[in-house]
Amino acid sequence: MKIRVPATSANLGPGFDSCGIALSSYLTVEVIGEDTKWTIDHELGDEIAHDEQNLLVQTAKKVSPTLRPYHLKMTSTIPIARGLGSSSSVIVAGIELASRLENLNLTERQKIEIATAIEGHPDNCTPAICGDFVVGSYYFNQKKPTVHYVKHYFPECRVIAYIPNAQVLTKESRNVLPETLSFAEAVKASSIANVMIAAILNGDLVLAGQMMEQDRWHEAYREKFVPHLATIRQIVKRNNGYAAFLSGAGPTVLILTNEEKADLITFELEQMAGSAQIEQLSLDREGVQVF
Ligand SMILES: Nc1ncnc2c1ncn2[C@@H]1O[C@H](COP(=O)(O)OP(=O)(O)O)[C@@H](O)[C@H]1O
Ligand SMILES: N[C@@H](CCOP(=O)(O)O)C(=O)O
Repeated sequence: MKIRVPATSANLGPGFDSCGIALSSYLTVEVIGEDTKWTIDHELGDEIAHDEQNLLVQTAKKVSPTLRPYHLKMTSTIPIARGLGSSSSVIVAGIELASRLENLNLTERQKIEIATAIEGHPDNCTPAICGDFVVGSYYFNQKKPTVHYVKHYFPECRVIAYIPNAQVLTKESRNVLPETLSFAEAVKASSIANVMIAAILNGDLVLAGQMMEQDRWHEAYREKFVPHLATIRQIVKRNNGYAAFLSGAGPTVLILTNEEKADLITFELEQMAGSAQIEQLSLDREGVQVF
């Protein structure tokens, strides 16, 4: 059995902790067989555990504490701690692994509720599970954790990821956010997000892109992690791309454009100073898959 989970880009600018898209870069977990202890073969670096300390196993055991140990193989093209949902991909894979190995037959909703409770926000794990574009909310209703989510088709476009060669942990990037926002500022920020979502549903990426660049929830506070954002926005504007915004908690910047502009924008991004990988991706429409 092989489990494949897509990368995700959360927020899309103003959809903070709520909107996300799934992308064509993947984490894959292959089950080799039962074993006397958990072993995970991978080449993802020293910081990623090869034993039951790995987030994958920790998650699977949260779902099913009596799960017996397995020998697994993990591969991933999702860069770690760059704002492309690497932690979410592992959590979603862990939930799927437990569900399959223990024949739990978890529903999509159950998987989403577990993943959201672990992550604390649904914007990465919902598209990782459902694919495409998902808008979600997570709050406590009379102390009961409540998740609502809607999947919708995201208009066809080219996605370019500018991925700096430096990690920013989501936790670190959330620590710089303010604890409160004025009522007037929150009204403005949510109206921008609402128009962005409505424009996406209408297939209007020009308007959606304008809104994506008007976030008032988080990007300004995270500026120090993304000194490259302003230059990238100039490149995108000059070439009539749709938008550039912080992917998740950063430091990756995601660029949306139509097909004709993708190569030119990529070329100009490659000329920028600084050390980064630039990848052309597409939307993943399916979410987690089991082969
Ligand atoms: N393949 C993996 N296996 C185990 N843990 C992982 C893997 N990928 C990421 N993680 C965990 O997730 C952390 C990064 O998560 P986070 O800071 O939320 O960044 P991201 O934006 O990539 O999700 C890593 O430090 C590591 O603890
Ligand atoms: N809404 C979250 C999204 C974090 O995404 P990640 O890919 O950086 O883990 C936030 O902006 O903190």
